[in-house]
Amino acid sequence: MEQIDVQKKMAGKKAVDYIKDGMTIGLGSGSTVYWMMKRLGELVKEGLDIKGIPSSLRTEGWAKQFGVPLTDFSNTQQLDLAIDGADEVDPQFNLIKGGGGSLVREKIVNTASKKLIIIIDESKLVDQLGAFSLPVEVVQFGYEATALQISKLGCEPVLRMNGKEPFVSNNGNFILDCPFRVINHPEQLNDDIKSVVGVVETGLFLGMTDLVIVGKDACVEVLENS
Ligand SMILES: O=C(CO)[C@H](O)[C@H](O)COP(=O)(O)O
Repeated sequence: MEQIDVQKKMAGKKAVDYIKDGMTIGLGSGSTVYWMMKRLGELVKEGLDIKGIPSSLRTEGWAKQFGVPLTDFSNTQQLDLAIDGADEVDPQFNLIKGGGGSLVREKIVNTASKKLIIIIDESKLVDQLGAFSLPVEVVQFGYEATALQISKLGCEPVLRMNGKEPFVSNNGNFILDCPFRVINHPEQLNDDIKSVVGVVETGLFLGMTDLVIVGKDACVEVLENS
């Protein structure tokens, strides 16, 4: 296993320490979340009584594979805890997410949760957001015009592809990857992008993270947002 995967596994497995009997859990997306799901499945088999709401079809598949019971928003609108990955985390605990294309469902799930824990390998810690191209989910119709409007905010959006076809999110939308390179004012940028017609959601997750678990080579570091 590569070192980065060891770090993801360490962070993912540590996160389940925060899950308690009776909780409803937001289940994030991505390869780090995979390890959390695997460990959670083991604990459920040992008797842990929880339910989860997945933020992607892929995570839903892992839940079924590992025996993690699921529920949905028709049964509960507030979650006790959400555990999710990230593509960048800055010192203020602001995030870029959406590398896997699940940002809309992730933002709905994470916003509905009382607490959000982010699990990452240490490469995700950055001084400033923006080196990772910001994913923006847009409706398919007129996406070229939407991209032009976003470009006026200081980047050249790139339509995410899946082989020769555009990547389509679990919500049936396209993703524009927006290389801003340096994001100096994340709140302002988020507001500006969201005001563009055709934009569904941005991958900026601001002011919602309570705890970050960083997988390192031989340990995990837990960073608390005080
Ligand atoms: O936002 C996400 C998916 O939309 C993921 O959480 C993010 O891309 C991190 O993924 P990984 O744990 O595989 O590095």
